[in-house]
Amino acid sequence: MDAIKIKNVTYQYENGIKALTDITLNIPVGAKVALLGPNGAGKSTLLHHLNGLKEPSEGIISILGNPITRKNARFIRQQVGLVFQDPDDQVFSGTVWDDVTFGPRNLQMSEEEVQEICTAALGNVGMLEYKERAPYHLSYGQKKRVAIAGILAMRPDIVLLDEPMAFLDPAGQDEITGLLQGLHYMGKTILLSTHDVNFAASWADMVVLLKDGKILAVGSNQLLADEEFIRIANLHLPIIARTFKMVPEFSSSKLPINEQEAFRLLFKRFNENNKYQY
Ligand SMILES: Nc1ncnc2c1ncn2[C@@H]1O[C@H](COP(=O)(O)OP(=O)(O)OP(=O)(O)O)[C@@H](O)[C@H]1O
Repeated sequence: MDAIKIKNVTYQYENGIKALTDITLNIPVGAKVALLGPNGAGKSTLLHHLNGLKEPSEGIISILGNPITRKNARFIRQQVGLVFQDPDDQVFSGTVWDDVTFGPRNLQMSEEEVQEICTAALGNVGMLEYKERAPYHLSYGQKKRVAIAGILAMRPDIVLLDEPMAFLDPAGQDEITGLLQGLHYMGKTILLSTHDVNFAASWADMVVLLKDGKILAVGSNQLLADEEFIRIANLHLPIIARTFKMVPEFSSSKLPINEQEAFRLLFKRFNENNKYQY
C-alpha cells in the first residue's frame, strides 16, 4: 500500500505564485524519500500539503488510503508528523516536557500514556535529561531534537522533515542520521527535503527532484549520479561520484553515489583483475 498518494496537485499562493504544478507521486509504506531541488522549487510547500497544513488548489492527496479533507484534519495530523525547518516555529512551551506532552494531551491520552510515550520520545532523541529545561536555553540542534520528539510523541506512521540537517554541525547531522535510521527500523515512512546530495545518496532509497514546482524526476538514489538531472536541478554530484569520475578507469561506468556502492564497484573491479591468479 502507498503511504502517500499525490494526484495532480497544484497550489497557488494568494499572491498568485504557483508553487506546485500538477504533482503526481506515490510513496510506498516504509520508504526513505529525499526531496531535492533548488531554492524556491516548492519542497516546503509540498511537505505542508501532506499533513493537511495547506490545501491543494487542485488535486487530491491520500494518506494510507484516506483522502485528506477538512473533516479528517485531526486524524491526518496524527498519522503524518511534520518537523519544520526552524525548530523555533515548533517548540514554544515553557519546558521541554510541556512541549513534548502538548500533542498527546491534546489527543486526550491518559496521563499514564502521556508519561510513557513522551519519556520514550525524548529518550529516542537523547533529550530526556533536558526535560525540565526551557527550550530557549537549548542549542539549535537540541531544539531540533525536541521538535522531532514532539512529533514522535504523536506516534505518526509517516514522518516529514523539512531540511533536518540545516544549520547542524557534523556531529549533530550524524545524530539526526542515526535517528532517521531508528525511525526507519520502527517501520515509519520518511520523507524529507534536503540540499545535501551526499546525505541523500547514502540515506534515501527514493529520490524526488523538484524544480519550479514541477517534478523533474523520481527514482532510486542512483538518480543522483545522473549528471543531466543534477545540472537541471542545480545540484552537484555526490562527492564519491565526483571522485570516481576523475579516475579514467571508472569515468565511463555507472558512478557510485555512496560508500557502499563505491566498495561494491572496487571489489568487482579487483576480482575481475585478479580472476586468473587463483
Ligand atoms: N507564504 C508565501 N506566499 C507567497 N509565495 C510563497 C510563500 N511561501 C513560498 N512562496 C513561493 O512559493 C515557491 C516555493 O517555495 P518553497 O518555500 O516551497 O520552496 P523550497 O523548495 O522549500 O525552497 P528552499 O529550498 O529555499 O527552502 C517560491 O517561489 C516561493 O517564493
